[in-house]
Amino acid sequence: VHYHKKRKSYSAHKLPPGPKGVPFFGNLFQVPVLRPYPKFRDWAKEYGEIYRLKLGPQEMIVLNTAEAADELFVNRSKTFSSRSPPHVAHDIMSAGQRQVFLPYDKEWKVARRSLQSSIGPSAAKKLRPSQDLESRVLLYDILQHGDKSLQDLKEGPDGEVPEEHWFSLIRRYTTSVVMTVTYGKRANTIINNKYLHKIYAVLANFTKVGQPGNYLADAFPILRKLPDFLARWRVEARKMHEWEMELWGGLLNELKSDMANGISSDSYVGTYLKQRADAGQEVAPGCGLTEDGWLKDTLLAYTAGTVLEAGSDTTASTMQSFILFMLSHPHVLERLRADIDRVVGPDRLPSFDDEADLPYLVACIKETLRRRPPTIMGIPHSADEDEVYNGYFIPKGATVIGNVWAIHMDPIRYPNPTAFQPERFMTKDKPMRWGSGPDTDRDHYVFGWGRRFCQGSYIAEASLFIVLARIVWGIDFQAPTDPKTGNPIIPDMADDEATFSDGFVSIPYTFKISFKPRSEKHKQIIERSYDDAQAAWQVLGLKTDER
Ligand code: HEM
Repeated sequence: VHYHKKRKSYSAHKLPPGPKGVPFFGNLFQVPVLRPYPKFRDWAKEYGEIYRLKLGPQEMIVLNTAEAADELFVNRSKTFSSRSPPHVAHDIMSAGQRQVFLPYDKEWKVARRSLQSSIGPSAAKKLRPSQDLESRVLLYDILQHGDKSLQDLKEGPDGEVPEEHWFSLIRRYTTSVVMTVTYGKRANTIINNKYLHKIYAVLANFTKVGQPGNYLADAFPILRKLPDFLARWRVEARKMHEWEMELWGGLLNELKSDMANGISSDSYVGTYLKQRADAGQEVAPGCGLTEDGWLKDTLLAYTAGTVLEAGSDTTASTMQSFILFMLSHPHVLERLRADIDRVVGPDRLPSFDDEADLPYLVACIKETLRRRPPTIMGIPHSADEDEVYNGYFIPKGATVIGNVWAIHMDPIRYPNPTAFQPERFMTKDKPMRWGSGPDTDRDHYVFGWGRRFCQGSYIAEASLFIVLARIVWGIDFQAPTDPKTGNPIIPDMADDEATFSDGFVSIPYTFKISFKPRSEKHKQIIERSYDDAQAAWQVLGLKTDER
């Protein structure tokens, strides 16, 4: 009775406005599958803070202002913290276990809670020594690399980055950090690394398979009833699940056999397996939770896998974008370098303790995240109940998107939004803050909202800070010059389409650059700190680097 009453009172409200679709399919074919964010922003300009799309029978509500997204995802987070994941990519290919796509239910709560002591704010502080050592390795790798990336190193057919490309050096850093957190192991090699490149391949495949509008079975649940011989997508997705489990399950099994051989692992999965065994659940194969509420193996492997895939390319691509902005805005780089030189000097590497004295660097990182958010339309939430916002009806079950790109390009919030202007984040007479959430009053929205707020944001920011401070401090990077004009060849930052990839996660295409030490002294410090790092890895019982 209560339910009907509620619906009735809501029926007085109309659905948000939106582009007119065709019968049955709705707006399904109006959504550009490969590059949705420009169109979603155009619609935001046309319809304002909230609009509605219909993808087959699926309702999609798009929020285009920080106020609307804060109100629903933060203030009403009890209702708006679920997901309506893509059927083929999540239910079949991920066996319904990818943490980031779990609905707002018990499995998700247990998985999220289990991660908190490994990646939450206080865990992030404990990870800093590892980020310090890994960033020394990265600096050394970049120097060794020099100008090798001036050769023609082409991306693979699905955008794969060649192992020899400098992007792979950055990827090794970010992945090694999250491998250390999840499995207590480093990515200590780049070429022929068993796990490193596969993590990126799995993520790229997931974003491709999960693209809205890619599979009709995502939009039309009725098709999910088709038998396998009429549903090739299901057969394919099951194969991809096997392929993913070679990675996620392979990592888990390797750790289990280490532990069986008496090697303890001070890591998220190692600690979890030990606690689970102590509680009497040593063997718990399969999906979901045990009766007494422990993650079973597949859910555990996918939860660790979420950290590996959520923490790798997001952070790596932000570093790559940052370098692009520095190349294309030499006056910003000059000011930043002057700052770092003044605070740090030539005799030591920048450290985490320098953060309070480097507000312009923090501003440059924030401006990079604002101008080119890697998860450019966030990760869609969904509504667990009927709701009304500003007179508009939002039906239960609707997918609700926080349109990060439209918010970041809002000219009232960010005057001249397409310009790269770190100054917009400089605060006079007040200490610099990261201002990235999870609460309201924030400077940008890359890490999402509310109860689904990115759990790894503290680790991400620490990595961005230490790596970028050190690169700018020690390394000169230059774009190649055009032999005819003598001008540097830099990807066109005004042309987002030519410079950043398709896909739900939109990151820079590879670009050419050469690196050299800023001075002999910088070079020596980098080389010495690399040697020190190798010694430290040995003391910590971790693998040293092999190149
Ligand atoms: C610049 C780097 C990063 C960006 C832009 C980013 C972005 C995001 C976004 C947009 C979400 C979804 C938020 C929402 O639903 O509202 C998310 C979730 C998540 N992120 Fe990140 N992330 C980054 C780095 C990391 C790192 C380094 C880790 C791990 C150490 C991580 C772990 C996670 C996890 C576990 C979730 C799932 C939360 C859940 O569904 O409950 N992320 N991230």
